[in-house]
Amino acid sequence: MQGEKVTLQNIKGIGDKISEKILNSVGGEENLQKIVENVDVEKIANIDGISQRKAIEIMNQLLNNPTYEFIKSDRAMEIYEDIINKILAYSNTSYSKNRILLLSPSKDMERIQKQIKFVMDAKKQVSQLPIIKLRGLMKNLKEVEKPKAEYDASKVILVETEEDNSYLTDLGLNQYYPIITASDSPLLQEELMNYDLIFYVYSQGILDFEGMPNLVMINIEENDYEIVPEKIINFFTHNQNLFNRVYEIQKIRGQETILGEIIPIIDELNVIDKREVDIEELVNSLKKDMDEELENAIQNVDLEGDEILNLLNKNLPPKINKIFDEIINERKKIIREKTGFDFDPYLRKYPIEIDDSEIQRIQLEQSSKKENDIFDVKKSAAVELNSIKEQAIKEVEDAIKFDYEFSLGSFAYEYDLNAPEFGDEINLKEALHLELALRKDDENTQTIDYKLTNDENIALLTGANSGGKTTLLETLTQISIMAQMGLPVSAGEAKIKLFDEIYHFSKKRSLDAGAFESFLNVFIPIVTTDSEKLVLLDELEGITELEAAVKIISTFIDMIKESNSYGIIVTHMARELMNYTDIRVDGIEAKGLDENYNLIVDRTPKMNFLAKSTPELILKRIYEKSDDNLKQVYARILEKF
Ligand SMILES: Nc1ncnc2c1ncn2[C@@H]1O[C@H](COP(=O)(O)OP(=O)(O)OP(=O)(O)O)[C@@H](O)[C@H]1O
Repeated sequence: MQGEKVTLQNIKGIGDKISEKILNSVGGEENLQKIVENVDVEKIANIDGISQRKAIEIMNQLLNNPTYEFIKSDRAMEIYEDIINKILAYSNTSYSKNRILLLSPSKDMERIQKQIKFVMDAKKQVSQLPIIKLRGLMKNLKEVEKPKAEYDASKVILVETEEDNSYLTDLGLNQYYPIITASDSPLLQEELMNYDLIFYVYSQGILDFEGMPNLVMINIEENDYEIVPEKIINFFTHNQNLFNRVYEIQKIRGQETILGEIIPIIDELNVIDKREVDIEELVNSLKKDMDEELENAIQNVDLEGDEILNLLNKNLPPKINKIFDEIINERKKIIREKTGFDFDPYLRKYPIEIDDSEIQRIQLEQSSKKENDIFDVKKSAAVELNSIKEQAIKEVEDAIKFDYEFSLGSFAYEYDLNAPEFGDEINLKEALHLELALRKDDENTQTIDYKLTNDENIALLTGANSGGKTTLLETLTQISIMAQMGLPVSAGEAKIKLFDEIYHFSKKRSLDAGAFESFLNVFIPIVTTDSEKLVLLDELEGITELEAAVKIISTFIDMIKESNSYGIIVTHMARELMNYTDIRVDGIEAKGLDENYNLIVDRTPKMNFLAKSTPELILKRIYEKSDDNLKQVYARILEKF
């Protein structure tokens, strides 16, 4: 389905006006190509004046998908859209939303069976997963984002030639730091002093940086992410939440994942700044006890005459020097351990003084070393991250794609759907309307068995008001549409016949004023073509006076009987119809009201059984629940039954 080339011809197929509108809105053919590759129905539906249904139709055309006009009436279309919406409620990503929107019925057995297997496998998989937790992680999962480069003007990249400069610029590294070419700049030294840090990206290594502040040397032959590690590190920190989520998802799904490696690498980056010791403070704090130690040690020294003479010439006698050495060396050792630098900041005086220029020299050295350390950590992080980048992006894509499976699997699992079989009859066991399927365990919910065969391909459905006739009819439509969409269905067992067309007419929709003529215009052509149809009629007698309705519908019944089509007609005029045609009559019978005035009813129709409408039961129920005034009226009505 993906990767199809969009041709103007495809677009033209949907009409000049609309194709022009679409091309204008999306900004040309190339963008449209992308939209089609991503099956992005939502994008097309967002265009002003294009409905979702139209967008789906357009997308199917653009994809060269065979369009199959299975659904032939408004009510059937509503039921189809209701199915789609129920599945969409389980979708977490635009990707799966778009794919669900394109689920459509077909008569292609191979395609149907393949899709049913896919959904049943997904259902099984979902049944073993912590659904709620996974749904939380999957919600609004989006693809990785490319962060904008963050420009840091406090640091600079220094190169030797104009050529090197344009090479790095082509790599996009000028988006991170200013780049200066040494040969271009007569006042180079001065200019460089403006920056905290110089990345000297060398090709010859000819520049001298004596007396320069912080410098990091990088070979220009390194990869771009080794020269500016931020390039790849920022990508990972920017998408870190996403990667963390996908990592959790992968673990829950039992998938191999490399995403666990990201966190320790990023953590390592977060601690590098905090390692530094304040040299000046350390040197000062160590000095505190030195004077006292010196005093105590020197008090115990006996000096000879020539030693005292030397002292007068400001030369310390070896005995005293030794004391200084001991005391200072002890501190130098501590400093070396704490900072990694070997130096002597103490002047041999009493009280001991600190050599500020030495401190400054070391501080510079320390800062440069720190920058180099940070750079090394970043660089090795970048190398590691680069080696997993492709896989990390792929894992995110996989998780997004998994949502299609996850949505369909969750839908099938929560509605407890089962794979149908296909054959030459309709035979449902333990079927349930989707609206009732989530309340399966409710004591009032009853599953239904029902059957139509080659020999009895049409039946009347009669029976109690509120007995469940409309519900059964809609259940059949749902199951039929879902099976042809390649979905498992809401029934314990289901045998389904594949039809070319499905019609569902309901009183609720077809009964507007003046509907009779327009109804005939839709209804009668049904029997003029050879295609195999499933026709479901819900109490259509109201369209005109009773006798005329009986004549129309009985003629219709005879024609269906002679065809390969199937039909069910819910009616309260079965007795009248039976005078005109020979047809199986099924009935849902209400036996009475229980103590709470609920209908006692077996919702599975009895075959060959003309059930009464028993409106008196509903009247009795309302009578019992009404206040006194209304009660009197209902009592008078009931007397007449
Ligand atoms: N199998 C079932 N289990 C539980 N409740 C059901 C079942 N079938 C129908 N009902 C409930 O019974 C009520 C009446 O259903 P429905 O409208 O299908 O009856 P009907 O026979 O078409 O009624 P009427 O002849 O008055 O139009 C609805 O509230 C519906 O939810």
